[in-house]
Amino acid sequence: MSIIQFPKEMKWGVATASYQIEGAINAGGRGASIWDVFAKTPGKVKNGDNGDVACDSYHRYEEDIEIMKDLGVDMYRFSVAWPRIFPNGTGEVSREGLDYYHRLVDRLTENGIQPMCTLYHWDLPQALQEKGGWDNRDTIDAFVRYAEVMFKEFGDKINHWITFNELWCVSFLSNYIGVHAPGNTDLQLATNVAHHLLVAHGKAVQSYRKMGLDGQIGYAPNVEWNEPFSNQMEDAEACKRGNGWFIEWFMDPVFKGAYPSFLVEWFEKKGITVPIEAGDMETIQQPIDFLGINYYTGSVARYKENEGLFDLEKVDAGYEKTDIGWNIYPEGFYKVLYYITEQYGQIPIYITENGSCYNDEPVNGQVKDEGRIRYLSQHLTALKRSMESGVNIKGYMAWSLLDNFEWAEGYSMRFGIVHVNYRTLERTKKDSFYWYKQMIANQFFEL
Ligand SMILES: CCOCCOc1ccc(-c2cn(C[C@@H]3NC[C@@H](O)[C@H]3O)nn2)cc1
Repeated sequence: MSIIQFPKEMKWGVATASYQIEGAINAGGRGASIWDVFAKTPGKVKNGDNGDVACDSYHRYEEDIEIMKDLGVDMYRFSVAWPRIFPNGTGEVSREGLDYYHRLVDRLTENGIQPMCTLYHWDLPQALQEKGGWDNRDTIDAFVRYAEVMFKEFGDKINHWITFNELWCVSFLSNYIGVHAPGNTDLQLATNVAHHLLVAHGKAVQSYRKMGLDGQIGYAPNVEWNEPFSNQMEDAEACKRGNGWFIEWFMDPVFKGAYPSFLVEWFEKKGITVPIEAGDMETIQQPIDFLGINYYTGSVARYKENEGLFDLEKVDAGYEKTDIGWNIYPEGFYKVLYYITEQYGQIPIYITENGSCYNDEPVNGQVKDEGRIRYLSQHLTALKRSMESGVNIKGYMAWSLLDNFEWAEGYSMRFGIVHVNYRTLERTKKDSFYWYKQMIANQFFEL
Protein backbone atom coordinates (compact mmCIF):
# COMPACT_ATOMS: atom_id res chain seq x y z
CA MET A 1 0.00 0.00 0.00
CA SER A 2 1.48 3.40 -0.85
CA ILE A 3 0.39 6.91 0.05
CA ILE A 4 0.08 9.68 -2.55
CA GLN A 5 0.47 12.89 -0.54
CA PHE A 6 -0.06 16.45 -1.79
CA PRO A 7 1.30 19.72 -0.32
CA LYS A 8 -1.10 21.43 2.09
CA GLU A 9 -1.13 24.60 -0.09
CA MET A 10 -2.52 22.67 -3.07
CA LYS A 11 -5.90 24.07 -4.20
CA TRP A 12 -8.65 21.53 -4.91
CA GLY A 13 -11.78 22.27 -6.89
CA VAL A 14 -14.34 21.34 -9.47
CA ALA A 15 -15.11 22.87 -12.86
CA THR A 16 -18.22 23.55 -14.93
CA ALA A 17 -19.20 25.82 -17.82
CA SER A 18 -22.16 28.13 -18.40
CA TYR A 19 -23.80 26.57 -21.46
CA GLN A 20 -23.32 23.08 -20.06
CA ILE A 21 -25.07 23.58 -16.71
CA GLU A 22 -27.04 26.85 -16.48
CA GLY A 23 -30.12 26.33 -18.67
CA ALA A 24 -32.56 29.28 -18.26
CA ILE A 25 -31.63 30.43 -21.77
CA ASN A 26 -34.11 33.37 -21.73
CA ALA A 27 -33.82 34.37 -18.07
CA GLY A 28 -32.53 37.85 -17.26
CA GLY A 29 -32.57 38.95 -20.88
CA ARG A 30 -29.88 36.51 -21.98
CA GLY A 31 -29.16 36.68 -25.70
CA ALA A 32 -28.64 33.70 -28.00
CA SER A 33 -25.25 32.01 -28.24
CA ILE A 34 -23.74 30.01 -31.08
CA TRP A 35 -24.42 26.85 -29.07
CA ASP A 36 -28.14 27.65 -28.82
CA VAL A 37 -28.18 27.81 -32.63
CA PHE A 38 -25.83 24.85 -33.24
CA ALA A 39 -27.63 22.54 -30.81
CA LYS A 40 -30.93 23.26 -32.56
CA THR A 41 -29.47 22.53 -35.98
CA PRO A 42 -30.62 19.01 -36.89
CA GLY A 43 -27.89 16.38 -36.75
CA LYS A 44 -25.32 18.38 -34.80
CA VAL A 45 -25.94 17.09 -31.27
CA LYS A 46 -26.76 13.52 -30.28
CA ASN A 47 -30.47 12.93 -29.68
CA GLY A 48 -31.12 16.58 -30.60
CA ASP A 49 -30.13 17.60 -27.05
CA ASN A 50 -29.61 21.27 -26.18
CA GLY A 51 -28.79 23.53 -23.23
CA ASP A 52 -32.28 25.01 -22.77
CA VAL A 53 -32.57 23.44 -19.29
CA ALA A 54 -29.30 21.50 -18.78
CA CYS A 55 -28.81 21.19 -14.99
CA ASP A 56 -30.88 24.34 -14.37
CA SER A 57 -27.96 25.67 -12.33
CA TYR A 58 -29.07 29.21 -13.12
CA HIS A 59 -31.84 28.58 -10.59
CA ARG A 60 -30.20 25.81 -8.52
CA TYR A 61 -26.73 27.33 -7.95
CA GLU A 62 -27.35 27.54 -4.19
CA GLU A 63 -27.94 23.77 -4.05
CA ASP A 64 -24.83 23.20 -6.17
CA ILE A 65 -22.81 25.35 -3.78
CA GLU A 66 -24.14 23.37 -0.81
CA ILE A 67 -22.85 20.24 -2.56
CA MET A 68 -19.44 21.91 -3.10
CA LYS A 69 -19.37 22.94 0.55
CA ASP A 70 -19.91 19.32 1.54
CA LEU A 71 -17.18 18.27 -0.91
CA GLY A 72 -14.79 20.65 0.85
CA VAL A 73 -13.33 22.33 -2.25
CA ASP A 74 -11.13 25.42 -2.06
CA MET A 75 -12.14 26.67 -5.53
CA TYR A 76 -14.97 26.54 -8.04
CA ARG A 77 -14.13 27.06 -11.68
CA PHE A 78 -17.19 28.30 -13.57
CA SER A 79 -17.67 30.26 -16.78
CA VAL A 80 -19.68 33.37 -17.52
CA ALA A 81 -22.13 33.34 -20.42
CA TRP A 82 -21.09 36.35 -22.51
CA PRO A 83 -24.67 36.58 -23.91
CA ARG A 84 -25.96 37.17 -20.34
CA ILE A 85 -23.71 40.23 -20.02
CA PHE A 86 -23.99 41.50 -23.60
CA PRO A 87 -27.17 39.94 -25.08
CA ASN A 88 -26.20 41.39 -28.47
CA GLY A 89 -22.49 40.77 -28.08
CA THR A 90 -21.76 44.50 -27.89
CA GLY A 91 -23.66 47.64 -26.92
CA GLU A 92 -25.80 47.64 -23.81
CA VAL A 93 -24.70 45.73 -20.72
CA SER A 94 -27.33 43.64 -18.93
CA ARG A 95 -27.56 44.49 -15.25
CA GLU A 96 -29.68 41.36 -14.71
CA GLY A 97 -26.90 39.28 -16.24
CA LEU A 98 -24.25 40.81 -14.00
CA ASP A 99 -26.49 40.39 -10.96
CA TYR A 100 -26.83 36.63 -11.56
CA TYR A 101 -23.06 36.23 -11.35
CA HIS A 102 -22.91 38.49 -8.28
CA ARG A 103 -25.37 36.13 -6.57
CA LEU A 104 -23.26 33.14 -7.57
CA VAL A 105 -19.91 34.67 -6.55
CA ASP A 106 -21.24 36.09 -3.27
CA ARG A 107 -22.72 32.72 -2.29
CA LEU A 108 -19.41 31.01 -3.08
CA THR A 109 -17.47 33.50 -0.99
CA GLU A 110 -19.94 33.17 1.90
CA ASN A 111 -19.12 29.45 1.86
CA GLY A 112 -15.37 29.96 1.78
CA ILE A 113 -15.03 28.83 -1.86
CA GLN A 114 -12.77 30.91 -4.15
CA PRO A 115 -14.28 31.65 -7.60
CA MET A 116 -12.11 30.89 -10.65
CA CYS A 117 -13.85 32.63 -13.54
CA THR A 118 -13.53 31.61 -17.19
CA LEU A 119 -14.60 34.47 -19.44
CA TYR A 120 -14.99 32.40 -22.61
CA HIS A 121 -16.11 28.78 -22.55
CA TRP A 122 -17.47 28.58 -26.09
CA ASP A 123 -20.83 30.40 -25.89
CA LEU A 124 -20.14 33.29 -28.27
CA PRO A 125 -23.09 35.70 -28.67
CA GLN A 126 -24.86 34.70 -31.88
CA ALA A 127 -25.06 38.37 -32.87
CA LEU A 128 -21.26 38.40 -33.20
CA GLN A 129 -21.22 35.14 -35.15
CA GLU A 130 -23.57 36.76 -37.65
CA LYS A 131 -20.82 39.35 -38.22
CA GLY A 132 -18.17 36.71 -38.83
CA GLY A 133 -17.53 35.55 -35.29
CA TRP A 134 -13.90 34.92 -34.35
CA ASP A 135 -12.86 35.09 -38.02
CA ASN A 136 -13.66 38.82 -37.81
CA ARG A 137 -11.01 40.83 -35.93
CA ASP A 138 -13.78 43.09 -34.59
CA THR A 139 -14.74 40.24 -32.27
CA ILE A 140 -11.40 40.74 -30.50
CA ASP A 141 -12.43 44.22 -29.39
CA ALA A 142 -15.91 43.01 -28.45
CA PHE A 143 -14.30 40.38 -26.20
CA VAL A 144 -11.97 42.95 -24.63
CA ARG A 145 -14.96 45.23 -23.90
CA TYR A 146 -16.76 42.27 -22.28
CA ALA A 147 -13.66 41.35 -20.27
CA GLU A 148 -13.21 44.94 -19.08
CA VAL A 149 -16.83 45.10 -17.88
CA MET A 150 -16.28 41.86 -15.95
CA PHE A 151 -12.96 43.03 -14.47
CA LYS A 152 -14.52 46.35 -13.38
CA GLU A 153 -17.62 44.65 -11.93
CA PHE A 154 -15.95 41.68 -10.22
CA GLY A 155 -12.29 42.67 -9.89
CA ASP A 156 -12.63 42.96 -6.11
CA LYS A 157 -14.47 39.61 -5.74
CA ILE A 158 -12.70 37.31 -8.22
CA ASN A 159 -8.95 36.76 -8.00
CA HIS A 160 -8.47 34.01 -10.54
CA TRP A 161 -9.39 34.79 -14.15
CA ILE A 162 -9.14 32.61 -17.26
CA THR A 163 -9.54 34.35 -20.61
CA PHE A 164 -10.21 31.34 -22.89
CA ASN A 165 -10.98 27.70 -22.38
CA GLU A 166 -9.49 25.16 -24.83
CA LEU A 167 -8.42 27.45 -27.69
CA TRP A 168 -7.80 24.35 -29.88
CA CYS A 169 -11.45 23.32 -29.49
CA VAL A 170 -12.72 26.87 -30.18
CA SER A 171 -10.56 27.17 -33.32
CA PHE A 172 -9.68 23.83 -34.94
CA LEU A 173 -12.33 21.50 -33.50
CA SER A 174 -15.08 24.02 -34.17
CA ASN A 175 -13.91 25.51 -37.50
CA TYR A 176 -11.81 22.78 -39.18
CA ILE A 177 -12.99 19.42 -37.85
CA GLY A 178 -16.41 21.03 -37.48
CA VAL A 179 -18.01 18.93 -34.74
CA HIS A 180 -18.51 21.90 -32.39
CA ALA A 181 -20.23 25.27 -32.92
CA PRO A 182 -20.29 27.04 -35.33
CA GLY A 183 -19.34 23.89 -37.31
CA ASN A 184 -17.11 25.26 -40.09
CA THR A 185 -14.67 22.97 -41.90
CA ASP A 186 -12.08 25.42 -43.23
CA LEU A 187 -8.45 25.16 -42.05
CA GLN A 188 -7.53 28.73 -42.97
CA LEU A 189 -10.58 30.08 -41.18
CA ALA A 190 -9.73 27.95 -38.13
CA THR A 191 -6.15 29.29 -38.20
CA ASN A 192 -7.49 32.84 -38.33
CA VAL A 193 -9.75 32.08 -35.35
CA ALA A 194 -6.86 30.60 -33.35
CA HIS A 195 -4.79 33.74 -33.96
CA HIS A 196 -7.62 36.13 -33.10
CA LEU A 197 -8.27 34.23 -29.85
CA LEU A 198 -4.61 34.66 -28.87
CA VAL A 199 -4.69 38.38 -29.69
CA ALA A 200 -7.91 38.76 -27.69
CA HIS A 201 -6.26 36.91 -24.79
CA GLY A 202 -3.26 39.27 -24.87
CA LYS A 203 -5.42 42.39 -25.05
CA ALA A 204 -7.57 41.20 -22.14
CA VAL A 205 -4.44 40.60 -20.04
CA GLN A 206 -3.23 44.12 -20.92
CA SER A 207 -6.60 45.53 -19.78
CA TYR A 208 -6.45 43.55 -16.56
CA ARG A 209 -2.98 44.94 -15.80
CA LYS A 210 -4.05 48.51 -16.66
CA MET A 211 -6.82 48.28 -14.05
CA GLY A 212 -4.23 47.59 -11.38
CA LEU A 213 -6.16 44.61 -10.02
CA ASP A 214 -4.21 42.32 -7.74
CA GLY A 215 -5.64 38.97 -8.78
CA GLN A 216 -4.17 36.43 -11.19
CA ILE A 217 -4.96 35.91 -14.86
CA GLY A 218 -4.17 33.13 -17.28
CA TYR A 219 -5.71 30.93 -19.96
CA ALA A 220 -6.59 27.23 -20.26
CA PRO A 221 -5.40 25.38 -23.37
CA ASN A 222 -6.34 21.72 -23.74
CA VAL A 223 -3.61 19.22 -24.48
CA GLU A 224 -3.33 15.58 -25.43
CA TRP A 225 -0.21 13.40 -25.65
CA ASN A 226 0.85 11.35 -28.68
CA GLU A 227 3.59 8.84 -27.72
CA PRO A 228 5.76 7.58 -30.63
CA PHE A 229 5.03 3.95 -31.54
CA SER A 230 8.73 3.33 -32.25
CA ASN A 231 12.07 5.08 -31.89
CA GLN A 232 12.03 5.81 -35.64
CA MET A 233 12.64 9.51 -36.26
CA GLU A 234 9.54 9.73 -38.50
CA ASP A 235 7.29 8.54 -35.66
CA ALA A 236 8.79 11.03 -33.20
CA GLU A 237 8.48 13.90 -35.67
CA ALA A 238 4.88 13.03 -36.49
CA CYS A 239 4.00 12.89 -32.78
CA LYS A 240 5.75 16.22 -32.22
CA ARG A 241 3.52 17.76 -34.91
CA GLY A 242 0.39 16.23 -33.37
CA ASN A 243 1.32 17.37 -29.85
CA GLY A 244 2.43 20.76 -31.14
CA TRP A 245 -1.01 21.45 -32.59
CA PHE A 246 -2.24 21.70 -28.98
CA ILE A 247 0.91 22.74 -27.09
CA GLU A 248 3.34 24.86 -29.08
CA TRP A 249 0.72 26.38 -31.38
CA PHE A 250 -1.06 27.99 -28.41
CA MET A 251 1.82 28.32 -25.92
CA ASP A 252 4.85 29.46 -27.98
CA PRO A 253 3.10 32.76 -28.92
CA VAL A 254 2.31 33.49 -25.25
CA PHE A 255 5.60 32.37 -23.72
CA LYS A 256 8.06 32.85 -26.63
CA GLY A 257 6.40 35.56 -28.74
CA ALA A 258 6.29 33.52 -31.96
CA TYR A 259 4.48 30.56 -33.50
CA PRO A 260 6.50 27.32 -33.68
CA SER A 261 8.39 27.40 -36.99
CA PHE A 262 8.13 23.62 -37.51
CA LEU A 263 4.35 23.94 -37.62
CA VAL A 264 4.21 27.28 -39.46
CA GLU A 265 6.25 25.68 -42.25
CA TRP A 266 4.05 22.56 -42.18
CA PHE A 267 0.92 24.71 -42.59
CA GLU A 268 2.55 26.89 -45.24
CA LYS A 269 3.15 23.76 -47.36
CA LYS A 270 -0.63 23.34 -47.23
CA GLY A 271 -1.23 26.94 -48.25
CA ILE A 272 -2.23 28.03 -44.77
CA THR A 273 -0.82 31.27 -43.29
CA VAL A 274 -1.33 33.01 -39.96
CA PRO A 275 -2.99 36.46 -40.35
CA ILE A 276 -0.49 38.27 -38.12
CA GLU A 277 -0.82 42.05 -38.08
CA ALA A 278 1.73 44.57 -36.76
CA GLY A 279 1.96 44.36 -32.96
CA ASP A 280 -0.04 41.13 -32.63
CA MET A 281 2.81 38.96 -31.36
CA GLU A 282 3.86 41.57 -28.79
CA THR A 283 0.24 41.79 -27.62
CA ILE A 284 -0.09 38.01 -27.28
CA GLN A 285 3.12 37.70 -25.27
CA GLN A 286 1.76 39.53 -22.20
CA PRO A 287 3.12 37.84 -19.08
CA ILE A 288 0.47 35.73 -17.34
CA ASP A 289 0.25 34.57 -13.73
CA PHE A 290 -0.66 30.93 -14.34
CA LEU A 291 -1.25 28.41 -17.09
CA GLY A 292 -4.43 26.32 -17.00
CA ILE A 293 -4.08 22.84 -18.47
CA ASN A 294 -6.98 20.60 -19.51
CA TYR A 295 -6.01 16.95 -20.01
CA TYR A 296 -8.22 13.93 -20.67
CA THR A 297 -6.43 11.43 -22.84
CA GLY A 298 -3.61 10.51 -25.19
CA SER A 299 -2.45 7.66 -27.34
CA VAL A 300 0.40 5.87 -29.02
CA ALA A 301 0.81 7.18 -32.57
CA ARG A 302 3.05 6.81 -35.61
CA TYR A 303 3.94 8.32 -38.96
CA LYS A 304 1.63 7.51 -41.84
CA GLU A 305 2.01 9.44 -45.07
CA ASN A 306 -1.02 11.60 -45.95
CA GLU A 307 -2.86 10.57 -42.77
CA GLY A 308 -4.78 13.53 -41.32
CA LEU A 309 -3.25 16.96 -41.05
CA PHE A 310 0.15 15.83 -39.75
CA ASP A 311 0.85 12.42 -41.39
CA LEU A 312 0.05 10.93 -38.00
CA GLU A 313 -2.11 7.92 -37.16
CA LYS A 314 -3.22 6.71 -33.75
CA VAL A 315 -2.22 3.17 -32.84
CA ASP A 316 -4.46 0.96 -30.71
CA ALA A 317 -2.12 0.08 -27.84
CA GLY A 318 -4.85 -1.78 -25.99
CA TYR A 319 -5.41 0.90 -23.36
CA GLU A 320 -8.63 0.63 -21.33
CA LYS A 321 -11.14 3.24 -22.47
CA THR A 322 -13.80 5.32 -20.71
CA ASP A 323 -17.44 5.24 -21.79
CA ILE A 324 -16.84 8.00 -24.36
CA GLY A 325 -14.18 5.81 -25.99
CA TRP A 326 -11.12 7.81 -24.92
CA ASN A 327 -7.96 5.98 -23.84
CA ILE A 328 -7.18 6.00 -20.13
CA TYR A 329 -3.58 7.22 -20.33
CA PRO A 330 -2.25 8.71 -17.09
CA GLU A 331 1.32 8.35 -18.37
CA GLY A 332 0.42 10.91 -21.00
CA PHE A 333 -0.65 13.33 -18.26
CA TYR A 334 2.79 13.07 -16.66
CA LYS A 335 4.57 13.35 -20.03
CA VAL A 336 2.67 16.39 -21.27
CA LEU A 337 3.16 18.28 -18.00
CA TYR A 338 6.87 17.43 -17.93
CA TYR A 339 7.19 18.48 -21.59
CA ILE A 340 5.45 21.82 -20.97
CA THR A 341 7.76 22.55 -18.04
CA GLU A 342 10.80 21.61 -20.17
CA GLN A 343 9.59 23.98 -22.90
CA TYR A 344 8.40 26.96 -20.86
CA GLY A 345 9.92 26.67 -17.40
CA GLN A 346 8.25 26.28 -14.04
CA ILE A 347 5.23 28.47 -14.70
CA PRO A 348 2.51 28.02 -12.07
CA ILE A 349 0.01 25.49 -13.47
CA TYR A 350 -3.57 24.79 -12.44
CA ILE A 351 -5.08 21.63 -13.84
CA THR A 352 -8.26 23.38 -14.91
CA GLU A 353 -9.89 20.19 -16.24
CA ASN A 354 -9.24 16.49 -15.84
CA GLY A 355 -11.96 13.88 -15.66
CA SER A 356 -13.60 10.86 -17.16
CA CYS A 357 -16.82 9.74 -18.73
CA TYR A 358 -18.65 6.90 -17.01
CA ASN A 359 -22.40 6.58 -17.48
CA ASP A 360 -23.26 4.73 -14.27
CA GLU A 361 -26.80 5.33 -13.02
CA PRO A 362 -28.14 5.43 -9.44
CA VAL A 363 -29.24 2.11 -7.92
CA ASN A 364 -31.09 2.50 -4.61
CA GLY A 365 -29.70 6.02 -4.35
CA GLN A 366 -26.07 5.05 -4.90
CA VAL A 367 -23.91 5.54 -8.03
CA LYS A 368 -21.05 3.04 -8.00
CA ASP A 369 -18.69 4.76 -10.47
CA GLU A 370 -15.59 2.71 -9.76
CA GLY A 371 -14.13 3.55 -13.16
CA ARG A 372 -14.10 7.24 -12.34
CA ILE A 373 -12.43 6.61 -8.98
CA ARG A 374 -9.76 4.53 -10.75
CA TYR A 375 -9.25 7.29 -13.35
CA LEU A 376 -8.94 9.94 -10.61
CA SER A 377 -6.50 7.83 -8.61
CA GLN A 378 -4.32 7.07 -11.65
CA HIS A 379 -4.23 10.68 -12.85
CA LEU A 380 -3.59 12.19 -9.43
CA THR A 381 -0.72 9.69 -9.06
CA ALA A 382 0.68 10.92 -12.39
CA LEU A 383 0.15 14.51 -11.23
CA LYS A 384 2.09 13.90 -8.02
CA ARG A 385 4.89 12.28 -10.06
CA SER A 386 5.04 15.39 -12.27
CA MET A 387 5.32 17.58 -9.17
CA GLU A 388 8.21 15.45 -7.94
CA SER A 389 9.83 16.05 -11.36
CA GLY A 390 9.60 19.83 -10.93
CA VAL A 391 6.23 20.70 -12.48
CA ASN A 392 4.83 23.69 -10.57
CA ILE A 393 1.29 22.53 -9.89
CA LYS A 394 -0.87 24.95 -7.86
CA GLY A 395 -4.25 23.27 -8.05
CA TYR A 396 -6.53 20.66 -9.57
CA MET A 397 -10.11 21.23 -10.79
CA ALA A 398 -11.97 17.98 -11.46
CA TRP A 399 -14.16 17.97 -14.57
CA SER A 400 -16.93 18.04 -13.63
CA LEU A 401 -18.97 18.77 -10.52
CA LEU A 402 -22.17 17.73 -12.32
CA ASP A 403 -23.12 15.53 -15.21
CA ASN A 404 -23.93 18.09 -17.88
CA PHE A 405 -24.39 18.91 -21.59
CA GLU A 406 -21.32 17.32 -23.20
CA TRP A 407 -21.45 19.30 -26.43
CA ALA A 408 -21.98 17.14 -29.52
CA GLU A 409 -22.57 14.12 -27.26
CA GLY A 410 -25.46 15.92 -25.56
CA TYR A 411 -26.52 14.33 -22.27
CA SER A 412 -25.47 10.84 -23.34
CA MET A 413 -22.02 11.17 -21.79
CA ARG A 414 -21.62 11.80 -18.06
CA PHE A 415 -18.43 13.42 -16.61
CA GLY A 416 -19.81 14.46 -13.22
CA ILE A 417 -18.89 13.33 -9.72
CA VAL A 418 -22.53 14.18 -9.04
CA HIS A 419 -25.24 12.46 -11.09
CA VAL A 420 -28.02 14.60 -12.56
CA ASN A 421 -31.44 13.19 -13.39
CA TYR A 422 -32.28 15.38 -16.40
CA ARG A 423 -36.02 14.77 -15.97
CA THR A 424 -36.24 15.72 -12.28
CA LEU A 425 -32.92 17.62 -12.03
CA GLU A 426 -32.23 15.68 -8.84
CA ARG A 427 -28.56 15.59 -7.91
CA THR A 428 -27.03 12.34 -6.51
CA LYS A 429 -23.48 12.31 -5.14
CA LYS A 430 -21.58 9.44 -6.77
CA ASP A 431 -19.05 7.20 -5.02
CA SER A 432 -16.34 9.28 -6.74
CA PHE A 433 -17.70 12.37 -4.95
CA TYR A 434 -17.04 10.71 -1.60
CA TRP A 435 -13.60 9.49 -2.73
CA TYR A 436 -12.61 13.01 -3.88
CA LYS A 437 -14.07 14.52 -0.64
CA GLN A 438 -11.91 12.21 1.46
CA MET A 439 -8.84 12.96 -0.66
CA ILE A 440 -9.38 16.72 -0.32
CA ALA A 441 -9.82 16.45 3.44
CA ASN A 442 -6.67 14.32 3.84
CA GLN A 443 -4.56 15.83 1.04
CA PHE A 444 -3.54 12.25 0.34
CA PHE A 445 -4.98 8.96 -0.83
CA GLU A 446 -3.87 5.38 -0.60
CA LEU A 447 -2.98 3.45 -3.71
C1 LIG B 1 -14.24 13.05 -35.97
C2 LIG B 1 -13.27 13.75 -35.10
O1 LIG B 1 -13.90 14.05 -33.87
C3 LIG B 1 -13.05 14.70 -33.08
C4 LIG B 1 -13.72 14.97 -31.75
O2 LIG B 1 -12.72 15.66 -31.12
C5 LIG B 1 -12.91 16.09 -29.85
C6 LIG B 1 -11.76 16.47 -29.20
C7 LIG B 1 -11.84 16.92 -27.93
C8 LIG B 1 -13.08 16.97 -27.29
C9 LIG B 1 -13.13 17.40 -25.91
C10 LIG B 1 -14.21 17.39 -25.07
N1 LIG B 1 -13.71 17.78 -23.90
C11 LIG B 1 -14.43 17.87 -22.62
C12 LIG B 1 -14.80 19.32 -22.50
N2 LIG B 1 -13.62 20.17 -22.25
C13 LIG B 1 -14.22 21.43 -21.88
C14 LIG B 1 -15.47 21.07 -21.12
O3 LIG B 1 -16.52 21.82 -21.67
C15 LIG B 1 -15.71 19.59 -21.35
O4 LIG B 1 -17.04 19.33 -21.68
N3 LIG B 1 -12.43 18.07 -24.01
N4 LIG B 1 -12.05 17.81 -25.23
C16 LIG B 1 -14.24 16.58 -27.96
C17 LIG B 1 -14.16 16.14 -29.26
